[in-house]
Amino acid sequence: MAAVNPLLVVKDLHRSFGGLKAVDGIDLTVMPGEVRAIIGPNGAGKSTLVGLVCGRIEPDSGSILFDGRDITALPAHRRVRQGIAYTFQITSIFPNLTVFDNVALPVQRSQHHSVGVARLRRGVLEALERVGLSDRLDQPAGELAYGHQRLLEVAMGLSLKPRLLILDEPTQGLSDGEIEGFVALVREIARDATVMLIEHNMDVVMSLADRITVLNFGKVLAEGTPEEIRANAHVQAAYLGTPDDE
Ligand SMILES: Nc1ncnc2c1ncn2[C@@H]1O[C@H](COP(=O)(O)OP(=O)(O)OP(=O)(O)O)[C@@H](O)[C@H]1O
Repeated sequence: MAAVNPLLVVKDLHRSFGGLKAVDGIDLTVMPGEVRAIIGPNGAGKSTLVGLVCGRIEPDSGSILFDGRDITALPAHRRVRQGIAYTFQITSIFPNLTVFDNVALPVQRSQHHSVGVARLRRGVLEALERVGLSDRLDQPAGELAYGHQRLLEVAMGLSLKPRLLILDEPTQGLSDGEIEGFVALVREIARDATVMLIEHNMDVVMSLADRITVLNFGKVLAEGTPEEIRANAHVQAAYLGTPDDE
């Protein structure tokens, strides 16, 4: 059997803000098809790490390989073309544009050449169908309920047909019912994409992740399966707390 190559390799990555080492020598390998959760206390460096991976933040040193190719110096829009899509922690929709146009925009932006109208429409509809918003095409995005706005963001990412979809705190502000639907959606997405998930909701992490990377003070504190992470005493001390803690 042929060996499977990693989709993403991060090597000894560093990034400081002033004197603060937000990412302090992180190594990370993500295999294709994996759902990788990135967890850790507030300020641990999770958002900085994914910002470095998608190219919104420049590293001080270290390297990032995507599908075997060194992308460390590649600007963010070129990484999108390579297949890295990122949905923001903070809502990034355009409230005055329709649901359809919100998804059409990133597709158009990501292309070298203009996309044919029929193909564009097909791609947008497909992404909106996957998240369950295809009955709201003409509605201004700002009129959607909050949970639907978050789904719209996922559709914006999906429309780019990413090989790596990075979701930064996607369930923040969602109701329990919406979270359940979201978990099912990520499972469906993970059938043909690799997912990196920054998430504070431990139930979501434990039920979705194949592997979990725990960050603390800009370093990898632990990495393993949900079972391994749950059982890890260092992780419990730094982050998880006792099972009944709220
Ligand atoms: N642009 C910036 N300028 C200055 N400091 C920053 C900047 N971005 C991040 N930091 C600092 O770097 C550290 C890591 O931040 P980061 O947002 O990566 O953590 P996080 O693990 O994502 O936290 P949270 O769970 O709160 O989102 C924090 O101390 C943060 O204040």
